[in-house]
Amino acid sequence: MTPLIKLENICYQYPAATEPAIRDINLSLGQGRTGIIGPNGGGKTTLFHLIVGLLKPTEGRLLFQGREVSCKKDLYQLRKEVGFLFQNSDDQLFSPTVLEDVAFGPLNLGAGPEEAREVAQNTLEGLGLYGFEERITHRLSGGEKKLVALATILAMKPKILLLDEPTNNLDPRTQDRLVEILNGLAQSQLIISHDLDFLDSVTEELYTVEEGRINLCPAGHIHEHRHIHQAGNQPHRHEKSPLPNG
Ligand SMILES: Nc1ncnc2c1ncn2[C@@H]1O[C@H](COP(=O)(O)OP(=O)(O)OP(=O)(O)O)[C@@H](O)[C@H]1O
Repeated sequence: MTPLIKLENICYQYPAATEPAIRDINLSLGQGRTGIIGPNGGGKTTLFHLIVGLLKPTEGRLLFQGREVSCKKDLYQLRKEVGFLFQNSDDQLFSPTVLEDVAFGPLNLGAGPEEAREVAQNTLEGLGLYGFEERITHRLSGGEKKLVALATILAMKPKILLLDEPTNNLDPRTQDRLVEILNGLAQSQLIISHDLDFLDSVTEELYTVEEGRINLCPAGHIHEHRHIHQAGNQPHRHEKSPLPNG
């Protein structure tokens, strides 16, 4: 089956940099839920920006539904299907009220005002955000902003979600809610997080992105990461069903 998105030998070097940030990445996306971990500066966010076409690869090809993304029209088609949750919700929310923010995407995709309002309301309700419609976006708490930001992308009904550190600044209760929400979504998801417990509770496979390279994380390595990040916790779920070596 043709993957929704495919990265073929993708490399990227920032214009002023002396070293590439991404080195020869091959990856197929569009099924299941995948976690990405890696050290600061390893290239995770750069990889996301390449997947949504915010950055153009220096080498390699980005394919959407089997076709190379090469012009603005291709990019538009790709972005329609990819919901990108930014690390900082303030980069995502810009309308005065929650309803306007969540309705913005559907309106932009061609829905009429009534339809956009209905989609926005249903999406907010689906996330348990009852009575949020007229709340002032910039006055929401960090956790509320994160869920509303998620609503803005879900309202556009993307096929795949890219979530960059979605648990940043969430209290344990809101994080549990997010886990429940993500596990209940039909969309494929690619999630960057430093929190292995969180990734363990929502993803089926794990990759590391380090020095610009991506590798599937075999069970033993997951155990190592767990020791480094969270000494003393229970064994990782993936250890029960070892993954092939990446
Ligand atoms: N706009 C930029 N110009 C030049 N170099 C950049 C730019 N943005 C990122 N970099 C560099 O590219 C490399 C990868 O950065 P990136 O932000 O993708 O890492 P990351 O894995 O997301 O890190 P973190 O976990 O800290 O968010 C780093 O060395 C970083 O300094």
